[in-house]
Amino acid sequence: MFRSGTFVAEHVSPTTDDQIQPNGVDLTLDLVFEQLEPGRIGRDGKQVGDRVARPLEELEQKDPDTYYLPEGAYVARYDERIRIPEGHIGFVYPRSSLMRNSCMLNTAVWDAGYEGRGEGLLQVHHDIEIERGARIAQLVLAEADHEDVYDGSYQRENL
Ligand SMILES: O=c1ccn([C@H]2C[C@H](O)[C@@H](COP(=O)(O)OP(=O)(O)OP(=O)(O)O)O2)c(=O)[nH]1
Repeated sequence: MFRSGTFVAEHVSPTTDDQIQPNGVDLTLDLVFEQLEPGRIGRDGKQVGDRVARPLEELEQKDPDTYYLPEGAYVARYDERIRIPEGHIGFVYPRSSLMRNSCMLNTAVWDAGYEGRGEGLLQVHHDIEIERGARIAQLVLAEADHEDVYDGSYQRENL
């Protein structure tokens, strides 16, 4: 069973009332990164390639707190600290307005016991402006059986 937005909000901080949706909690954009170097996925390990934070727009006539993103693939970091409670699994979906603007957020599984400020793959198929702090995604939680809790390399990332 998927939990209510009010339940999800107990595991996401900070949250304001307008982030709480019927079935989940909206996540906001903190930083956008561009990958510079190749990563590696091996049989026994992995490495995330070097990346650089994309500068916020600095042109005088434009809003200095806005990302102006040309077509491409970026890594977006969410501003909220997320904790996936035991007995649950998390999924993040893009905000539909992002998708309707020809952009997409690709995501993976959020494991029971994980805590941190996570990231998603922001695919920009048409230039877009995204303000820092704008809502871009939604976290939902479903009840799930598991034996262990998350103890991987991303535990407590970006806290
Ligand atoms: O879109 C997502 C999906 C998951 N996570 C977080 C929560 C998840 O619990 C953690 C680890 O994900 P995963 O288990 O897929 O990572 P891995 O590549 O297998 O690395 P490790 O074995 O170190 O966990 O990353 C994100 O930040 N973004």
